[in-house]
Amino acid sequence: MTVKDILAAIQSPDSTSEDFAALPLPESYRAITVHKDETEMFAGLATRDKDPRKSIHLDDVPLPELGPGEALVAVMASSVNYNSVWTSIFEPLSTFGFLERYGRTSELARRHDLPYHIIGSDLAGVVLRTGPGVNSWKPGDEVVAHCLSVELESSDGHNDTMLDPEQRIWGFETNFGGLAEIALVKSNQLMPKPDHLSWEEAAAPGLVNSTAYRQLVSRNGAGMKQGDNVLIWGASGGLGSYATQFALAGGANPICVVSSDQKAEICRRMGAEAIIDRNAEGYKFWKDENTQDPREWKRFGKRIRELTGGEDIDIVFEHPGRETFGASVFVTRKGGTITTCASTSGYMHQYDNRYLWMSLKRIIGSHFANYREAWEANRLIAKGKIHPTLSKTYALEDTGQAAYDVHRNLHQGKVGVLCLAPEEGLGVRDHEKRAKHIDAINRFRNV
Ligand SMILES: C/C=C/C(=O)SCCNC(=O)CCNC(=O)[C@H](O)C(C)(C)COP(=O)(O)OP(=O)(O)OC[C@H]1O[C@@H](n2cnc3c(N)ncnc32)[C@H](O)[C@@H]1OP(=O)(O)O
Ligand SMILES: NC(=O)C1=CN([C@@H]2O[C@H](COP(=O)(O)OP(=O)(O)OC[C@H]3O[C@@H](n4cnc5c(N)ncnc54)[C@H](OP(=O)(O)O)[C@@H]3O)[C@@H](O)[C@H]2O)C=CC1
Repeated sequence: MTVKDILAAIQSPDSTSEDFAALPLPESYRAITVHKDETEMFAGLATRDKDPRKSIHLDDVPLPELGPGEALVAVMASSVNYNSVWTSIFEPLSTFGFLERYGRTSELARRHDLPYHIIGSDLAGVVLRTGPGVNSWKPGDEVVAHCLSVELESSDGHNDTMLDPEQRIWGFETNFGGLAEIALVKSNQLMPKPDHLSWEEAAAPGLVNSTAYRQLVSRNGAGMKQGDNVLIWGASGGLGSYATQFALAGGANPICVVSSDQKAEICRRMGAEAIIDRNAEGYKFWKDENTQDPREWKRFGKRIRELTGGEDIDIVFEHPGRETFGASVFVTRKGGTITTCASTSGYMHQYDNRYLWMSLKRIIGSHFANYREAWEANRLIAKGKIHPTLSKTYALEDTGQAAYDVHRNLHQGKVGVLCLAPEEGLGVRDHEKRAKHIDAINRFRNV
């Protein structure tokens, strides 16, 4: 039995759940990995010069044992997230430390502590097997998976599953991720695949869409409301392309920051009007490595006021981190919110705290999304209210190049990876719904 037989079953319109359940599973499958004995390979290099193409491998790996409450999924497509870039350059930490720590927690978790890490935190595919105790999903179900892995044995996470002390991001802090032909997930990561999307389109939003939903929309994040001025850094990027859609769909006013004409045009196509090209306008928030330039914060704030008719920002959607955080705090209005989920340009932030406390602003830390938020975010995709922002897909063997493009900011929106899917465009079940949204679905393609 090989993965080819699995693909044949997925592509046959006559396959039943029983057929999938009866399919013998292969002993091994192809997966994108990083290797534990290579974690020092970039020592001494600047972050920018660490090349994912050198550290990312395509290996044949043994199929992991299936545990209670888990599912093995045939992955038709996945996507590249920035967490896979971090894994591949071993920053800020090697992810093997996460796997070792997880491995120490239980007999079953020990499976994850291996000399290779199968990465990837998104998938669209078909359930192959479910473990004991799984009743809601069965072989043959077409699914996407969100990337929240929790144990829920502590009451700390019972209100908000992101607060579980054993909270992990699947495919980053666990093994057996989505950039592979088969993935292992906890069954409560599974959600119905939006039926009007192809495999690669369905795999694209998951991680970033859920993150943007919690960070911007949810009461656990900024709790955006109609009319809010929302400053969105990287508005055509992975997170930003969903934050921009949430702002527009929720009646807010996105002020989109991008770094090229082409990206500004994409934001316009999404329906945004207030756009700042940070490159063309040449903002330099740092005079040197240690000193910021408040005059540049003011110039940036003035530009925002020009675009809003004199208003300041209610919510900043932050993720670039060190480079922009001082400016983000400054341009926020009295009582406004800076919500942050990352620090791409550096995690030691510096800002003038007088502007925070004197103007009663709040900084909110946000990370991925709880079970319910991930479900709600996927529901909006399934209803065609929010659309995938897939620009390009790569073959599984070219994942290193795809991660390199994301690392060097050469991509637009989201970058997809075909795993078992032999070509793009497969897996669409509801053609009528798709036709209604086709322009929005294709907005980011080939730009
Ligand atoms: C969905 C997608 C998401 C993304 O893309 S996010 C971007 C990618 N992710 C990242 O860049 C994050 C990577 N992760 C990290 O950098 C690290 O993961 C953290 C900095 C988040 C945490 O570091 P750690 O080493 O895991 O934890 P510690 O807190 O630095 O050290 C643990 C030790 O510190 C003790 N400790 C914790 N809190 C306290 C306290 N309040 N007072 C005293 N001690 C404390 C603990 O007990 C433990 O101790 P003991 O080492 O002895 O076991
Ligand atoms: N905590 C969480 O749950 C999550 C965290 N993340 C983290 O968020 C970050 C962004 O992820 P994602 O959106 O997918 O990545 P992308 O690279 O797709 O998009 C980020 C965008 O941010 C802009 N940007 C990058 N660097 C800077 C800078 N120095 N100053 C201003 N703008 C900058 C760029 O847009 P432009 O050049 O057009 O300005 C870029 O396109 C990553 O660090 C990732 O690890 C992501 C998802 C979830």
